[in-house]
Amino acid sequence: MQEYQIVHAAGRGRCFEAAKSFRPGDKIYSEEPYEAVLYDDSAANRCHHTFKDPEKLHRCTGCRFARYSSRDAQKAAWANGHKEECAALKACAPRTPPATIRLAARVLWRHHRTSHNRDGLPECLETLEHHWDKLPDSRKQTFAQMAVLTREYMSGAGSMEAVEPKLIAYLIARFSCNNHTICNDELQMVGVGLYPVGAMVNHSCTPNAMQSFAGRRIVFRAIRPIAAGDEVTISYVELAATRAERRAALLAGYCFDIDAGRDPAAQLLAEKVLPEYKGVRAELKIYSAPPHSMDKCDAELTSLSPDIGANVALQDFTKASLHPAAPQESALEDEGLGSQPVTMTQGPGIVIECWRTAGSQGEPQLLQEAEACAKIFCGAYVEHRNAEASTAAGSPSGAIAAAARGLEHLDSCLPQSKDHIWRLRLLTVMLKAQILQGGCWYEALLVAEQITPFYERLYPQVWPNMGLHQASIAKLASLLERDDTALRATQAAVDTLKYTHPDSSILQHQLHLRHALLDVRASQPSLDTD
Ligand SMILES: C[S@@+](CC[C@H](N)C(=O)[O-])C[C@H]1O[C@@H](n2cnc3c(N)ncnc32)[C@H](O)[C@@H]1O
Repeated sequence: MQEYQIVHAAGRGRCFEAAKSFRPGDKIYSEEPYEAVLYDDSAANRCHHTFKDPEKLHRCTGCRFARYSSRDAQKAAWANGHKEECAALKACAPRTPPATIRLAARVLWRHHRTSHNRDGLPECLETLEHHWDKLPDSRKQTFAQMAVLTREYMSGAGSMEAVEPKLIAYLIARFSCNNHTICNDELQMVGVGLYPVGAMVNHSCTPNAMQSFAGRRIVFRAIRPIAAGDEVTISYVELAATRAERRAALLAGYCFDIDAGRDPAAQLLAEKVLPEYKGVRAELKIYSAPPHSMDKCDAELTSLSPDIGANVALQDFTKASLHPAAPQESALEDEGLGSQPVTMTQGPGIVIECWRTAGSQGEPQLLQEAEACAKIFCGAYVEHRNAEASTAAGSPSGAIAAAARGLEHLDSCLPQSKDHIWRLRLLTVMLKAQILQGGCWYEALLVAEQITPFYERLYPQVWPNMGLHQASIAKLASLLERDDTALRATQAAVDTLKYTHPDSSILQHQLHLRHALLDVRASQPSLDTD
């Protein structure tokens, strides 16, 4: 029996509809990619054909970039695109093009290899959304530049007639709103793939399904009961975020607005560029009410004082109003790929949106409070950025110290900031650094436990991040011999992972841990000290 059908949904284009019912954990659909590539970081430790990470890999003696788990995998890869890729990689060595360019080339080589009509794109890709007309000129320009680089890269493989840059630029625009990031079971990103049917699954902020990967094969599973005729949805964006952040990410990445049709009741009262705060560009916008829809828990996630709500949006400032930049002429005007001059990015900064909450005072007081909030956020943001930089530079102790300073900024307006989304961000970077550093397991457990209530509110009841988070708590607690905590966490992890990662070694590990902890409890019930 067919599990799905592709139908039209008002305002959302095509959608993936369940043709039968599914229970949580059931596999709905799985698919091999049309093409997929590994990210650079994974290229040295995964098989380029299966995307798995065996202990031993054979390196391609031609390009010296691709690795394979077996001679059979290497042979299959050669016949399926590595022949052309190998020549192109050799021609541009020692540089390696980024994953998007390698993927575009593989798609075009495959089309050329397998199709009678080599013009255009294969039909299954031609019909994918690209939203070209809605893209800002800066993105069109980026895609156009990548198209030129793809053509150059492909020329290293010879044989094939050069493809028009415009076609490649549109293909890359399709990638940006249809590709799936391929992750391992720990949700670390390993590559990117194009799945023509999987790309029909639309977004919901309350999804009923999730995607995971077996090697490079995508697998969609139900996380809630789904009835025949229901639309199957996944989340395109991180759900541990405010609605405003999700809305911005979806608008920028996928060109649709989850607030479409909403009449924004909020009035912009004032806009200000704040004086530089430790090198942060910050813009303050003050509204009479929230400028976007609020989900149920958004009020707590964004509250920072008794009178005002405040949201922080990270931005690459391209606005001339903040730091005017000389416009650059588009090199690709002739191709019709970017008709407007492009202003170059000025680097990251923050926009702080503040709004009056019910019962708050008049405007002068609001302005004063908004500026005080902005200072707190600038502090939290700078320390968050410092913490991430320290982690990247291999200094977990520096990251822990910076995150602690960031939390102090938020603590200056307790109790309201207890639930603020930026507390979650700082706790997350701190936990990562504590685990990297090792040794401070007790402190890490305390931080992990502060993260849990955020996840409980932000994620669906069954969600992979929560299963992995509980598995980390179980590991930390068992290292500290806090067996009751470990048992509770491992039980919670199993309860989620059995739906989200049923075939994974992570679930197996949690089942063993639970078994061992239950044995300990049975043998020494009176020694439990938690
Ligand atoms: C991966 S495609 C999904 C399939 C697409 N609907 C189609 O017809 O090809 C992503 C695009 O679908 C649309 N889309 C997905 N989820 C949506 C939603 N919840 N509301 C509106 N449009 C949505 C947007 O145009 C988005 O860029």
